Amino acid sequence: MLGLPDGITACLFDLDGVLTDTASVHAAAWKDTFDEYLERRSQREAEPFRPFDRHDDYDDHVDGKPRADGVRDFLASRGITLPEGDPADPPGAETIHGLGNRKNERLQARIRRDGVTVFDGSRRYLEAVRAAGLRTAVVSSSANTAEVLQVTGLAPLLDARVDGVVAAEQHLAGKPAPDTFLEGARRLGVQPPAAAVFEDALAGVAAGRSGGFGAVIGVDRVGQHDALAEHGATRVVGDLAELLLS
Ligand SMILES: O=P(O)(O)OC[C@H]1O[C@@H](O)[C@H](O)[C@@H](O)[C@@H]1O
Repeated sequence: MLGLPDGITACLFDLDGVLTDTASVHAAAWKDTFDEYLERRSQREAEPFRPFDRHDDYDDHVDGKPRADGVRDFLASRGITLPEGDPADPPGAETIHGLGNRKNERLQARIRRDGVTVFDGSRRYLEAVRAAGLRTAVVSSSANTAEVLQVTGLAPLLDARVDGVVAAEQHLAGKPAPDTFLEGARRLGVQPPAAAVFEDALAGVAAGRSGGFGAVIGVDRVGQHDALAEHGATRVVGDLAELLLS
């Protein structure tokens, strides 16, 4: 009934793009931030301006990773290295954290302006999983997870939360390292083979594979079925509701 292998007793859900329709909101905030920076830089260096691609650049370098890693990895793909700076850098400062803070300002403005949509199939799946007695956790790189869970009312459906704030406090390596998912399983009191990971990001399914989890469900909402399977998904669905049919 839940579309999972026998022996799974816990589910570890990514947030953005899996439970909530916020992957596109992150991608839009990243695009605004990177394009503003790349345009300024191209004028200064007299180089052509090549905008951030909210599909390819986002999926390959940013999606699913902690904020600063996304800035660093995307800029590296363009041959750009910036100083790390400090988490308290002003938004827009020409540092990794400065650009990350600018993106966060934009993301929060969008969330507060437009609200957050929960995928109906995800809410139904979460409810079914809990009714079947499985434990649930959210495992997200986002430091905005608590706010999103609160505004959507999803918090009571999750037994544990490992997010960008927890990862920073506990010095956990970000996805594609498996450490945040392993911490999620630990908090639910299960071993990785008894837990299923649900992810829409390439970095996220890779984390699920390297952590030795019992299932890695790739959620494909943007046409990257094959890439999710290549990076570690054991099954790919378009929506979690599909799992309720099998
Ligand atoms: O900037 P935040 O809210 O801490 O989020 C970090 C990352 O969190 C992930 O969940 C998103 O897929 C990424 O797009 C995002 O960059």
